[in-house]
Amino acid sequence: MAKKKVVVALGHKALGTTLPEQKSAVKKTAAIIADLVEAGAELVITHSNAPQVGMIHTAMNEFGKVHSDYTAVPMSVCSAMSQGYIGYDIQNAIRAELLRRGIFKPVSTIITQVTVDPYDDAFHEPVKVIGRVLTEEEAELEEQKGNYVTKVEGGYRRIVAAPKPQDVVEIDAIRTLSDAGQIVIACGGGGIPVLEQQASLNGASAVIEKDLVSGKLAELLDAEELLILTSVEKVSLNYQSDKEEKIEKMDVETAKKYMQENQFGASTMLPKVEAAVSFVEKKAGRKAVITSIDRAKDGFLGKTGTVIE
Ligand SMILES: Nc1ncnc2c1ncn2[C@@H]1O[C@H](COP(=O)(O)OP(=O)(O)O)[C@@H](O)[C@H]1O
Ligand SMILES: NC(=O)OP(=O)(O)O
Repeated sequence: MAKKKVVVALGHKALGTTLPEQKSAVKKTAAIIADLVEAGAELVITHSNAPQVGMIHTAMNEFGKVHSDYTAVPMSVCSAMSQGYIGYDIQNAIRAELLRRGIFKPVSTIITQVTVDPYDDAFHEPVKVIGRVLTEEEAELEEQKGNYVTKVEGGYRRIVAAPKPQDVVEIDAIRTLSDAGQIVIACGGGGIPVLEQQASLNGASAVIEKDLVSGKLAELLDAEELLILTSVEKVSLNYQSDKEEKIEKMDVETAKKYMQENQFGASTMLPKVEAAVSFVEKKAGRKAVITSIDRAKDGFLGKTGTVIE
């Protein structure tokens, strides 16, 4: 069977939010990942973290108020924590599922840092929603602490800066493991955003879009495919209107035109299409597919999803 290097981006549906939800969601996800492995995909996996990183940040910093010997925990450290515990659950679930199917393939998580530009305009305009939905009173308390919030359906959510990913610091380790035929989970939650200052990498107070880093990672690994697994089977035009139309396929020019027409949700579908375009336009023959996690194997086999080529 021909092997194909694929970067798979897992969205919220693949993970759930709370720990019990995550335990059960990743079991299902692991079966989907194992199907892809059996279908010939050499996988590097990225994943979401927005609800989790918000939860960790709140928990760590509220705890600090109760116990004076606990110090404040910055967002970059919370990103690292989210990579650790989400990766831990995903890697163990995949390992168990592969063993059940008689497949012996190492799976590991790499704590990954991603450089960002200190002058990125995103630092002046936080847009990335994190954490859970807050009541008005909770939102006011967050603002009093110096945090930013935005109105969302059902209440408010915290927002932080989402600078563009520039480079993946641990790329050589990821490539080495992947080239050796191992499954790698990397750049979780968009990667830990870091500023390169002389010899040091200093954590930035931000959360990177995981879809954008997935495109960057696929590019750096020279993958053949970027498979973005979300909650809809296909990307739509005129989404949720009576003129809604599912897109089967788009070339780069068409995708760019739709982006200009604001066809895609700014912090939901747009980064997925942007990542797909940026990955495929850099080299002929590359393919990106956006589909639902439930249809992952069919998406990989070209039977469904929105294809960007
Ligand atoms: N044009 C569009 N076509 C399809 N879905 C869209 C579109 N615009 C916005 N969306 C929304 O994008 C969501 C997927 O984004 P998001 O929930 O952020 O993904 P994930 O967590 O899976 O990465 C879909 O569930 C859908 O509600
Ligand atoms: N970091 C990130 O993009 O997470 P979500 O996919 O959960 O928004």
